[in-house]
Amino acid sequence: MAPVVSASLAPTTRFPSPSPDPIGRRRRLPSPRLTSAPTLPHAAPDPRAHVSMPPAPNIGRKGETKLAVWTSIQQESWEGDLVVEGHIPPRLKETYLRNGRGLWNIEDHDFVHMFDGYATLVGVHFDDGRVKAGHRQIQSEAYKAALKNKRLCYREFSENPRTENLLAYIGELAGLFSGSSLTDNANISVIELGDRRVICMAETIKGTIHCSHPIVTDSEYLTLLPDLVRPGYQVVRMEPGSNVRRLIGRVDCRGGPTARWAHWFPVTENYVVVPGMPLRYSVKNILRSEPTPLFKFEWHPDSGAFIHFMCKTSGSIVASVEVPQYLTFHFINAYEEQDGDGRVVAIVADCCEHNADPAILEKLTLQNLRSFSGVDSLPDARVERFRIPLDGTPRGLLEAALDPEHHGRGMDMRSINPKYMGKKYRYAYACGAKRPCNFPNALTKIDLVEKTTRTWHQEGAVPSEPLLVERPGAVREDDGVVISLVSGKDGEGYVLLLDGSTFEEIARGGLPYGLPYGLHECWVPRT
Ligand SMILES: CC(=O)/C=C/C=C(C)/C=C/C1=C(C)CCCC1(C)C
Ligand SMILES: CC(/C=C/C=O)=C\C=C\C=O
Ligand SMILES: [Fe+2]
Repeated sequence: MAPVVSASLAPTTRFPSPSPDPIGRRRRLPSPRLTSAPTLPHAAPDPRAHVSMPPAPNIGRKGETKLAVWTSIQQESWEGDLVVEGHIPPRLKETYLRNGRGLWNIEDHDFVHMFDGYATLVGVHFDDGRVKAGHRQIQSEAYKAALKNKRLCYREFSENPRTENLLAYIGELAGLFSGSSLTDNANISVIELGDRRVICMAETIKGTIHCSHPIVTDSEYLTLLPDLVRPGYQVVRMEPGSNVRRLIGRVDCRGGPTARWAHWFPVTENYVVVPGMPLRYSVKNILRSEPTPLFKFEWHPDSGAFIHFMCKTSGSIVASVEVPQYLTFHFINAYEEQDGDGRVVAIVADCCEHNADPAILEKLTLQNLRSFSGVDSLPDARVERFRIPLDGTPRGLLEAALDPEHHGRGMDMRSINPKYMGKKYRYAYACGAKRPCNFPNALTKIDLVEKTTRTWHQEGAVPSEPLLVERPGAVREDDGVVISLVSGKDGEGYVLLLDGSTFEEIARGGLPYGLPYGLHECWVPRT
């Protein structure tokens, strides 16, 4: 049996038990008591809308009314029925959840980066053509402490708590090494585990660092644990119903001082794909209190770029290949290619790639995102495909999977039909760009076989990561409904439903006000 993750990581071997989970065991959104659909102007919280919730302080900045997408949320929670235009498929049932940041300030103190900010969970419940929705702030210790003390109390993505004197600074540093000062603000992903627990996650967990995008199936949970001291990654597995992560194997991050950043990794049927980008954690930057251009990271192109493939069962590395420089937050999918005898001869892995330019991190500061004046400033991005033959080749290719002009040279926040994870697939859904823009502002359906796209765009609106929910009984990969939450240009917001095949709009459900940009989502079907 695989050993429990090494002793030095003992505290991380326990996965958070249901009680401290931000959401806890699977539960339905409480039934909204609102029966009338609110038709509120944006940013004018409806007092009727506070239902069955703990006291809901107004938390964001008052008067920030335009561009809901980069504006802190103004009330802690809301839920109610949505006014629907169009036709919601009656067989679309159950709940869409989306996590992300909703609060980008503490009183007058503004956060710096879109990766900062306290988590807001949004739920949209579909039932027989009707739509209910709600949002609430996740009650992390970091969020509660910030509200109580009116200042940042835990280490977040770009900022550390301010310290008054040397002693306090030393105490804070000790908190970094023990993990107690790392945030528990679970503001990135929301995932349903094989045992039906639903959890929200960030890059920190229980005082340690992990990959916030685990691969979850009914039979396992796989993730990466960076080792900043002995630069590398532990690949670990957790069984459904368990909180213990067991080591599968280890990948070394060669050629540099620390582990390389991996925000996402894909899997094939037999292999875990471990990325090795030149973007590395920087201990120096983690220790600094002021943000640096690349925040807690450094770009080390001289240390090369790699991609590694680890056998899921034995933990052995079957290939470790040098590739052209790349920078990706999100892989799209990966799969194996076989020869006529069924032998795996190559692995294909696709990602949203930012032209190997870490400048994208700086472009995602809130100040930059809030100051769009019509001048195009979004750095180019593309869908890049690694195709690595498993024949001992030391170098691999990385090529654009389709012409980036088809998606406006903007590309991130992707999803696929989950049934195709790790398998040969044809379609991806993502956020693309309609230029000029400073952030991906369109929804794009990508056909990787025809190398074409279909686009949804509405002037001034910013849609969040699209999610395909398959039609019950679907045979085709793209047969279903694509859901996205859109923040409109005048502060309004709505749940958007597109046909997964034609990419035509089929319905939208108006929210009482636009929500800030969210990140990742999941579909929690009836069991
Ligand atoms: C991509 C995204 O949404 C968020 C990324 C967040 C990261 C990489 C956060 C990292 C960290 C903290 C939140 C606390 C301090 C440690 C560190 C791992 C840098
Ligand atoms: C939204 C984004 C990049 C957009 C640029 O084109 C990156 C988000 C990463 C968080 O998970
Ligand atoms: Fe992400």
